[in-house]
Amino acid sequence: MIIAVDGPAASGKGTIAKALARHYKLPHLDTGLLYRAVAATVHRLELDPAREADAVAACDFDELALADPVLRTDEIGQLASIVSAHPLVRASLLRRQQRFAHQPGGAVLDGRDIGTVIAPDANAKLFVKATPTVRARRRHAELQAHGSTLSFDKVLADIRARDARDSGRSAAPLVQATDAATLDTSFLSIDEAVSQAIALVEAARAR
Ligand SMILES: Nc1ncnc2c1ncn2[C@@H]1O[C@H](COP(=O)(O)OP(=O)(O)O)[C@@H](O)[C@H]1O
Ligand SMILES: Nc1ccn([C@@H]2O[C@H](COP(=O)(O)OP(=O)(O)O)[C@@H](O)[C@H]2O)c(=O)n1
Repeated sequence: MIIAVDGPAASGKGTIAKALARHYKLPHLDTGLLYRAVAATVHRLELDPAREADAVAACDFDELALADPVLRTDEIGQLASIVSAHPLVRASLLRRQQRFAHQPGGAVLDGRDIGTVIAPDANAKLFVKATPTVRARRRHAELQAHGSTLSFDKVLADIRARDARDSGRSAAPLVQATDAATLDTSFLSIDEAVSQAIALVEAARAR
């Protein structure tokens, strides 16, 4: 079974995707990490994230880079949404994600374009959302726990900027697949969100 979980920054999609992977005993891929690794490589090599050729050169990142905590920073998140808009960057990461999705037994993937581009054939598709303020509150708390001193207002502004870039780009924009179920986590605890996600997957499987 392939489960596609898409949604904007800090909507809770990663938390839900991990919990679904545990529940259904499936492997999980956080596809945002791939774009974050490209961004971190661009940053380290002092390349220009807005230049497609520079960003493509950074797609050949070291696998070990995926475990680097720097990938989780706000700055790398912003850079990730710049490099991810280049069609050739997306093309370079496409096959790896499609192979992961279509491995025997299935998989859970979370990102922006899983249900629309990576695995349009997914057995269950969730589109996870929450209000920008709720998402910024969650991300701010998460960043603070990792030692960041960024203000709430800056985190909210960055989330809005990333939403606009991710939804406005022409290559695989963040858009809900027509056959994806919506899960608004704004007023749900993590446990409630996970229970509802499992119920939505069961409903999709039964169709
Ligand atoms: N329903 C929820 N209620 C409260 N906090 C949540 C909820 N879902 C996720 N979180 C917290 O919000 C932060 C961002 O969640 P995450 O799943 O990483 O979002 P995303 O993958 O969409 O960026 C994490 O610290 C996570 O623990
Ligand atoms: N499938 C994906 C996943 C991430 N991304 C890009 O990578 C950035 C970082 O993604 P992420 O999932 O790690 O970000 P969060 O939602 O965790 O904040 C996003 O803002 C998108 O620009 C994408 O374009 N397609």
